Amino acid sequence: MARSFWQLTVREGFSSAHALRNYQGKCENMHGHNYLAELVVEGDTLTEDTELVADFTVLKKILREELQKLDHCVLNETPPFDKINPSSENIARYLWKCIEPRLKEFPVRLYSVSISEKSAQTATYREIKD
Ligand SMILES: Nc1nc2c(c(=O)[nH]1)N=C([C@H](O)[C@H](O)COP(=O)(O)OP(=O)(O)OP(=O)(O)O)CN2
Ligand SMILES: [Zn+2]
Repeated sequence: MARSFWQLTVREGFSSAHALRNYQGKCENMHGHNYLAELVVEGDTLTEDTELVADFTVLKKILREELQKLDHCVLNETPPFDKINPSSENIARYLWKCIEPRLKEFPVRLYSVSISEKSAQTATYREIKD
């Protein structure tokens, strides 16, 4: 039987400086990006009253609160990126780890977290539960 569900996507920007360690090329120098973070959640039930899977406003608030910790920061000096490289891959995984526990009170599962340095390049992180 087919499974039916909704996917909700919220997006929020943030601006940070970073330098990629151990990278041979211009990205080893400090530079900045106007990043776009994208959160995708899935849910298969609608609330009785508002008929929403989850409120976009609430999802955006969670995303925004986590991004505030990175916004207008030098990522290389901001934990955990003082220890791990501030690549889009690592930023996406970091945000997943921050956001997934915060979604436990909502009837949704986290599907993906993506980070775009610009529209041409995006890293997406997912965890697939067995
Ligand atoms: N897989 C990844 N690759 C790269 C990442 C990353 O996070 N994950 N990051 C970078 C740098 O952040 C770099 O700033 C990106 O470079 P960009 O501005 O895109 O410059 P390019 O020369 O690659 O592209 P242009 O569009 O020609 O300027 C690098 N790679
Ligand atoms: Zn960069």
